Amino acid sequence: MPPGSFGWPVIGELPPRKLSLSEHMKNLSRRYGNIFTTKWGARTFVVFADFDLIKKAFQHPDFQGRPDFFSFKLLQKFGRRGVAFTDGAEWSENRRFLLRQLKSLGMGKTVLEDSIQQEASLLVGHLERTCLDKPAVMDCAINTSVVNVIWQMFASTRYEVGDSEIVKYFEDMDVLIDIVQKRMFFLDIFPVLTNVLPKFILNMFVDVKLAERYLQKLTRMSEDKIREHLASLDPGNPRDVIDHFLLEKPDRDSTGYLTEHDADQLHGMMIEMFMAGSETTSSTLRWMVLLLTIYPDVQAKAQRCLDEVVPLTRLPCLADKPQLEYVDAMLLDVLRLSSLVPTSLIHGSTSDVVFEGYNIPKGTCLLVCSELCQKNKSFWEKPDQLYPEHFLDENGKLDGKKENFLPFSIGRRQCLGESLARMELFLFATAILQRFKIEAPEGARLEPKTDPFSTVLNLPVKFEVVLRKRI
Ligand code: HEM
Repeated sequence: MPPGSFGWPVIGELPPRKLSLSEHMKNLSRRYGNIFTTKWGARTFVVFADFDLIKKAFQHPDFQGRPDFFSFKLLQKFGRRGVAFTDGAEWSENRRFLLRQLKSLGMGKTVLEDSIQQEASLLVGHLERTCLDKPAVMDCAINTSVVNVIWQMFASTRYEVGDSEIVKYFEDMDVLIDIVQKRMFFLDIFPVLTNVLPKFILNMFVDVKLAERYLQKLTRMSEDKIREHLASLDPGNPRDVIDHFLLEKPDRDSTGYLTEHDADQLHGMMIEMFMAGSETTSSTLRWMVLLLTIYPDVQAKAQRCLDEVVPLTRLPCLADKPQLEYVDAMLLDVLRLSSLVPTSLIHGSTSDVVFEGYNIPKGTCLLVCSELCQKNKSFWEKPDQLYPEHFLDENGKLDGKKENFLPFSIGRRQCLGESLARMELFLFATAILQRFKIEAPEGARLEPKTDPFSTVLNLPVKFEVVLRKRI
């Protein structure tokens, strides 16, 4: 296997306590090189810390599995459902279905633009009414607008900002993400604990029950939506992803509901879309708000660029994009600097593989250092700052296809919602920037901080800003 640190027999090493995962990986990579092994608990990880190696590894057909982590199994309700946490036949069938549906509903095309623009217009209207000239947290408004886009494609449903049902889902989701990415990681790397520890002890330390309760709640929500759709389905006029699924899977159980297998797949996809489709894009937008407050010069330049191209009488649209290269470059640099998914989602090897001269056994966890690449000092001019020029050539032209840039991962499991996320980021970000100047509250010093103990997502810590009306 690749060289590395194996720690103690049986227990391996413990995850770092004082360093973020990326910083820990950086230290190991200095010692062992760009491909190395590390052992946490009972799990062996092979880590790729170089862009070309990552590209090669994530294109390898036998590196497309997911490890049988407790958290992954929990998110699949201990079955095999959805896309993000499955592999094999379910993964490829569900991934193909979802991609086909999202594309036919306009992902990456202008058809979807109207719906996103409508949400962007409602968002800026709401911010104007509630957040002007005083310190305010924008999280709920941004989250709701982003969820509405994916939820309309999936279930023809949207929520008003502040709707008590959606607010409760967001609160539950925050807790769920916190449990999964911090405490539950111990069960992922010490799977034996789930068999030997009594359930009440597991619940004391890891809140497994709470996580299960939230997942059940999300499953009930998706079941309600599916039942409503079954009752109003018009085969000649499918409205959304749920309708298309119901038409493609005509088998029903004795109560008229989907068969258990089909229901599991659709519930899995809906819960993933609700989580992966909203938390990622809205957190990136929150990063943008935070970073532009910290870098007012970049904010002012992006606004000047917008004002030159887009009349103040209308919101920016995708057709403006080619002329808004600085704004586009700013958004790419936000994706780079925030490195929302710092080590991508962990892959697993599905057979014994010889890779770069090393033996990598079946069942090895494969981890890539996306954040290290995106902050590589020898590649980026100002790796720890917001600097849109990273993505502009000497003539000010956008160069978005950079090496060492992989916010949506790479290869066969590359983010399924990338084109949707890019459309949403552009339309929401430009709407906010056109309407508001974003400032730090008086006396507050905002910093680009994330919780160092997170293992999956670099979420920005909660912050307040003051919005001033520009037009
Ligand atoms: C800024 C926004 C987003 C970022 C940074 C992001 C990033 C990622 C990353 C790093 C992965 C892991 C890929 C891998 O395992 O190698 C991923 C997977 C995935 N993303 Fe996204 N994502 C974003 C938005 C979205 C949206 C809007 C959707 C929904 C439409 C979505 C759906 C998914 C799904 C279903 C997967 C699993 C793909 C698979 O396992 O085959 N993501 N995303």
